[in-house]
Amino acid sequence: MATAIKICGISSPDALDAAIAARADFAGFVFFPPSPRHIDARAAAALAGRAGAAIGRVGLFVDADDGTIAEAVRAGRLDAVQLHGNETPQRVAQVKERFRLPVWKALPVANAEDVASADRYREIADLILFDAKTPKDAALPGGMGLRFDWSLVAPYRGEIGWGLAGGLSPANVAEAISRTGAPLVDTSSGVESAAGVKDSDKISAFCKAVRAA
Ligand SMILES: O=C(O)c1ccccc1N[C@@H]1O[C@H](COP(=O)(O)O)[C@@H](O)[C@H]1O
Repeated sequence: MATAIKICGISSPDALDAAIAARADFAGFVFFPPSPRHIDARAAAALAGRAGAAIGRVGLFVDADDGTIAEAVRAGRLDAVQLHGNETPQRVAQVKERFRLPVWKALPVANAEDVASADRYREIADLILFDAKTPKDAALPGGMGLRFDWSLVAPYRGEIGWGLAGGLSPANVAEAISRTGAPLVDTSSGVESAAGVKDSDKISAFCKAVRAA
């Protein structure tokens, strides 16, 4: 089966057009003010209108309240919600129930126990996104171009769909797929020319590398 592709942190029409042209499956919209990729509801609405049905839209949140998620879901016409903070299984279940959308739970990975913790979200989350654990004092809990030891997820046989994130780039994504068998790959900083500035050529190269893998 083809590996699904998510390009996260889309904040401009050019980046959105590049992701669509490269036939990415999902565009990620970041609703987390400390991120250089953060967009507000107005920008999300404009991007959603431009995207139409050409690409799926995933909203990224970090320990957000219902009001923040509700506004983004409406404005960005989101197809899925990605929870990238410390959301418990109970909070994931609440978000799923309230918004009736697929929920992707990001889990920070530094060791085998972190991967095993995906089991806590069984029958709750729709997809587990394994991402690198950022340092305690990091400005963001993701989107920092950090990768983790991919051999940790290679044995993952969970019942939930899953994806791989963290430091993926056009140069390493083929190896990441061949070493992990990830059904979905997600990148943000690996397809940028500067923090928060997407590079259309890198988006295109990333999607080509995934399809060639
Ligand atoms: O992209 C961000 O700014 C961001 C902010 C807060 C949490 C997660 C964020 N991004 C997600 O992090 C992973 C890995 O990103 P990268 O490829 O290493 O830059 C990815 O899922 C992004 O969606």
